[in-house]
Amino acid sequence: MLELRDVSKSYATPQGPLSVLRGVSLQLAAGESLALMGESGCGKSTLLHLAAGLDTPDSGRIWLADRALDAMNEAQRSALRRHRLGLVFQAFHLVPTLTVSDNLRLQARLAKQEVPDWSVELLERLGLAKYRDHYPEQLSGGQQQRLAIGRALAVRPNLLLADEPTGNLDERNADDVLALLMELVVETGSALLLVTHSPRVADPMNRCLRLHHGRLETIEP
Ligand SMILES: Nc1ncnc2c1ncn2[C@@H]1O[C@H](COP(=O)(O)OP(=O)(O)OP(=O)(O)O)[C@@H](O)[C@H]1O
Repeated sequence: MLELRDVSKSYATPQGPLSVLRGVSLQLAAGESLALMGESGCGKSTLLHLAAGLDTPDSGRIWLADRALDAMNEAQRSALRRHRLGLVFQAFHLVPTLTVSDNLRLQARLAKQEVPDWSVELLERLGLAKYRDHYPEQLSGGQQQRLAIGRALAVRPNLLLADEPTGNLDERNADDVLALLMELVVETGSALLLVTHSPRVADPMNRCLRLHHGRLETIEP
């Protein structure tokens, strides 16, 4: 579903190039879940952005749903993201002028992949059915996070990329949201690459990797 082969990435900084990823290789199969850990600033978000085709590596190649990202133009990458990918970032990126229900359906509508029954079921499962006509600012942080997850899963993506999806929530809410996320990921058959600092969040994943000095290390359970 996702493959990174010998991927390197550095950023230009006033102090000179900052090497963040140094020959990273990674394979994620359909339906597999993977936690990506590592200390702050080690390059986890960089890896996620590269995997989504939102940024390009300096060297190495990336395949998403069997398509080489470097062989596509920006419009093709964007279409691939819309149809195949669910993205959940720390900032929820909800559209303030759309209702809960319309936010949830947004990506699916753009991708012309809307399954109305699934959208309704998702709203129920996320505990947001009674807020369907509310606006994001009327929701709590936990509810907004659920909505962001729902929007990403409404297209039934092949791959869900999640950057600290429970980072803004208290422990109880985080546990609830994570349990729901795992349940929905298993149900939709989506692969999951999840960035987290929390061993508790990483625990239910199939595999766990740590990014350290630009390279990936396996963390044994
Ligand atoms: N556009 C950029 N230009 C220059 N440096 C950058 C850029 N984006 C990220 N960096 C630097 O690259 C390194 C990796 O950043 P990244 O956001 O990938 O880390 P992270 O592991 O996700 O961190 P955190 O856990 O704190 O979110 C950091 O030192 C950061 O300052």
